[in-house]
Amino acid sequence: MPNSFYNVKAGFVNIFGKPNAGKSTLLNALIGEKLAIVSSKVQTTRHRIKGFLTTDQYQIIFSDTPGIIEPKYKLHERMMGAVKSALEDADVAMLLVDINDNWEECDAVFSSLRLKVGSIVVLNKIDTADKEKIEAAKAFFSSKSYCKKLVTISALAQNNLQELLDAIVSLLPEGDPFYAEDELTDLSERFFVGEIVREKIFELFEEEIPYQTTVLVHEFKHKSTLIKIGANIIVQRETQKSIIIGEGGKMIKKIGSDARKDIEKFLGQKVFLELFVKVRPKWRENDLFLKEYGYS
Ligand SMILES: Nc1nc2c(ncn2[C@@H]2O[C@H](COP(=O)(O)OP(=O)(O)OP(=O)(O)O)[C@@H](O)[C@H]2O)c(=O)[nH]1
Repeated sequence: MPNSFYNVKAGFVNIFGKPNAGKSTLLNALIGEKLAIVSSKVQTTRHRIKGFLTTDQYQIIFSDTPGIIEPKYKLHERMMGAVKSALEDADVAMLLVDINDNWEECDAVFSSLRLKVGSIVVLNKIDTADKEKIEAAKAFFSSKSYCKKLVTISALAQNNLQELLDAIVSLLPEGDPFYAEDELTDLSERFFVGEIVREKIFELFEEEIPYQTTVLVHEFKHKSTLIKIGANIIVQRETQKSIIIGEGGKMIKKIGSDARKDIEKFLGQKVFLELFVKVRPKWRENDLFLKEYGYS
């Protein structure tokens, strides 16, 4: 872990917006050369980490949200549930709107999320709108309950980005940075490995199981020809443990082999992956467990 920080604020910022709202353009503009692109390969269900922005005062970890919003369809609570939980795993939600898009539709989506985390409405592409339109959009969104802050930007023309960063930092919690300044540490590799295993659980099981589960990588050893990884899948109840293991160990084998393939791709090395399932009743409500599992 870095030790040169005397700051600091650090946290996860989730970017949420319809396709084409300008998410990629914005990230590139915000992070520029300072970006440590982590991996586009890691497409985990809760966080898809896109990059870090680290200064001596803060570390922002940008990720985006799974699930495409298609406001033409009626929004199902359950579908939005996954998006909501992803957003609420973050410290700050950035709700990106193309100013030329349909504001009512965007509002319907944002409102349905009933976010509890601080959110910033970011009106993008203001280079394509006149003053009246920008003012009207500001008036429209700033009165909404999810809108803690509102910033108007042009990601393409790189306008008002400092203002946006200031708004983000003002909502970030204080805390030590999660990642080293310059490179990925073993620790973050562990983090991603855990996320990959978690992703497989999301893919293979019904809704309740993934939300009751976390993954803790307890061993990460470089051997001569491979990396030996041991991870615990933590569940809350014995019944969940049997579901994860499956008949004759079928499911846990599947999680293991799917995860191993992705981990090998991510690390670029052969991996020996050993998975265990542990029951920790109410781990989600237990501070010590949460801390141990990296949710402190
Ligand atoms: N005029 C203008 N165009 C922008 C701005 N930001 C993004 N764009 C354009 O909008 C289009 C979509 O931008 P992306 O950054 O790819 O959008 P995205 O949200 O990442 O899209 P998906 O990857 O489909 O989710 C591109 O053609 C961008 O050049 C802006 O501030 N002004």
